[in-house]
Amino acid sequence: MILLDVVNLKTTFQIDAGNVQAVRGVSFHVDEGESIGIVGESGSGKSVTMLSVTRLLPENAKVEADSINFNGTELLKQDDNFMRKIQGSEIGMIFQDPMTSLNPLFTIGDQIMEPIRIHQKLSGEDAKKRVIELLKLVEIPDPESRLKQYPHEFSGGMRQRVMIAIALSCNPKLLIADEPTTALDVTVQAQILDLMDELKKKLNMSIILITHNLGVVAKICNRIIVMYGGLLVEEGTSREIFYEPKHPYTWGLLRSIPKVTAQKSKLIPIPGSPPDLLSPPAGCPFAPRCEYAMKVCMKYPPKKIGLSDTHSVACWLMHPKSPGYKMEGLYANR
Ligand SMILES: Nc1ncnc2c1ncn2[C@@H]1O[C@H](COP(=O)(O)OP(=O)(O)OP(=O)(O)O)[C@@H](O)[C@H]1O
Repeated sequence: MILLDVVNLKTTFQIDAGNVQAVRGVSFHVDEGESIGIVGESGSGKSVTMLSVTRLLPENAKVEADSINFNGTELLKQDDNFMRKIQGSEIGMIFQDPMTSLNPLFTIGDQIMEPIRIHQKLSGEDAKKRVIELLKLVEIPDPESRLKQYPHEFSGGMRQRVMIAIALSCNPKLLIADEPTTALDVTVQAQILDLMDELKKKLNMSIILITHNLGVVAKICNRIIVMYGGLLVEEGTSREIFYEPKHPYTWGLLRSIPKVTAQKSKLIPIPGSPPDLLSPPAGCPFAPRCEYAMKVCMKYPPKKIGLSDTHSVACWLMHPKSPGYKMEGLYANR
């Protein structure tokens, strides 16, 4: 069963210099109980895609789509009140920096209790019981005394566990996690990903994990969407993306997975810089950085080519009339 179905999403931002075409016709779906990863460098449109779905963008944003269907409801037809109701109830969200999302002046318990009071109408002892249950769910030891503490008394990893508890407080069907482990060190990153993987199985919810690091999605995602320049350039099961990647940009991302020994997970950049989304190139947005680019790549945008039921790529190299390419090494499988 499909939980979220997004068809032809286009998001632009009006700024003084013109229109930033942040998302340029993106379609994807998420099944119930499935976890997908949205991967790409900074500025590729990952966050804006999901903020468009949840309607959490600033006033200068314009969102168009053929359909954004969530759990059988067409979200494009819903008003802001409806959207506020599902944000934090049916759709839970966690972001990169738990310190800025938590209020330093309130205890952890109060902050977890707030959405429970608003959305589930629980109060007093029942709400407190639910907070303790949630802290246990995210494996925070000694929850009875921890709920009286303030955010600064928690480590980075523990704060992210609190954010997950808040996101899960109303039993969401979908959890959107935007770079949830980027601010954490490698060991804590792995613990948070393990926790998310366990919770996904336990609660049978869907997860959308947004990250610049393909290594992070490997752990918990069944399917991966690769974005570049506001477009979806490749999509496939994790197996297809890791073992049979077809887009030169995906190869670049795979090569730049940070080593496990690194202290902080930083992307080793692919040479060149992303396109200017105020005036995106006419052809493939990756062509100027692509060592396999042909003339056609500069002129015309590549169409999506299906390679299996689950795998598709938008790259001229995969066109039946393409001369193909010779590649040595890890991804030389064509
Ligand atoms: N409020 C805004 N006004 C103008 N442009 C914006 C705004 N928010 C985002 N953008 C632009 O939209 C594009 C896509 O941004 P987005 O945040 O989705 O990228 P991302 O892939 O999630 O990268 P990051 O990991 O850095 O957030 C970028 O070019 C960004 O500059």
